[in-house]
Amino acid sequence: MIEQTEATTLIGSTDDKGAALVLKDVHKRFVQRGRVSHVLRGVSLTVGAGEIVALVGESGSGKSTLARTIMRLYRPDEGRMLFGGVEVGQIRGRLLKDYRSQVQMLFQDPFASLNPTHTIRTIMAHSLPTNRTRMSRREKENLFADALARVGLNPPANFLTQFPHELSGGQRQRVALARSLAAQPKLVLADEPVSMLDVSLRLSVLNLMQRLNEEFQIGYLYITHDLASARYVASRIAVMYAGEIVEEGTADKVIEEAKHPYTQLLIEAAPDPNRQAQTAGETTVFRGEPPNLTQKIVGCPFQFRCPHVNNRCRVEMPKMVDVGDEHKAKCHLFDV
Ligand SMILES: Nc1ncnc2c1ncn2[C@@H]1O[C@H](COP(=O)(O)OP(=O)(O)OP(=O)(O)O)[C@@H](O)[C@H]1O
Repeated sequence: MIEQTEATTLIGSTDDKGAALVLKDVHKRFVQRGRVSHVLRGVSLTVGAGEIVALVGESGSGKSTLARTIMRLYRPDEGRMLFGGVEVGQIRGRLLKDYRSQVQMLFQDPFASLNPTHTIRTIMAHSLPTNRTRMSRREKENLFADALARVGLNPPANFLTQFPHELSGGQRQRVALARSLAAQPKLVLADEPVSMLDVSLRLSVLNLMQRLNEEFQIGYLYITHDLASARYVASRIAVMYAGEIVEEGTADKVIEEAKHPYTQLLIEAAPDPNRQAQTAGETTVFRGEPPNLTQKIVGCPFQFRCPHVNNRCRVEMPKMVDVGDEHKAKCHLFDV
């Protein structure tokens, strides 16, 4: 458990302690050749302990930057990040190491994230948190074998001695899941974990994530472009646009009763085999481009593409408001 310092005890509220992760108004900026990109613009999001939350949004909306900031590969410039009620946004040294052992990351390309020169056994050993590296060799062997068996890699002993290139894409993503499982994390940040797999394998990896969530109460932040898989695997969906969460709610509500015009367009633009008579001419095409993140945005960031834009949207930034039970959206249409 992360040590509680005087500063951190001041910040977490009682409510936050029931959640694995609470983000409050998190900002992240990058400076490149003198230009500032304001990539995360006040993200507030909660992942409950043992909950699967999907983060959905088009390319460039800031999903990976958010995952990397949560992982503390980046330090947030503003805002609070609470993990188990403890502020982790600015921690360093041993506290940061402890935090990182409780939060694991699953990447899109399992080949790139598994060191090709190491066997699966070594790869798994490297991901163990410091408090587990003192386990005996036999204890580790059992832990790794158990994790590999749980993700369906049998017999596990065969896989421990193999190298990543000897495995298929689906097997590599299972190894990545087993690796995260052996570290016994509280939260896994899964960044497009199935998008590089064959369609036939995607479902089995998503099912596996769900099973590990149920069995071990591991929380997941599942990052994806794909609304259908978000709905399939997650209990809640957060929709991200230009570095902000613009709609959030239970997965069914967000998909079936989408309120934000951006979410509605995302749903209309998604391929849907059940939708009647969707011909090329009728397919929704997104108008315009996302805003330039190096420029200050006045008003709603979606105003340039929104079919409902009005004068207020051009001058005033909308606030997140309740639009139903466990359902919120950041749009002036609902903030009257
Ligand atoms: N280290 C960095 N320095 C400067 N700009 C960055 C950096 N990392 C990301 N960005 C910019 O931040 C924006 C969001 O990128 P990010 O990868 O977080 O989006 P994303 O939603 O994950 O997209 P995708 O789904 O394509 O991965 C992009 O405009 C990107 O160029």
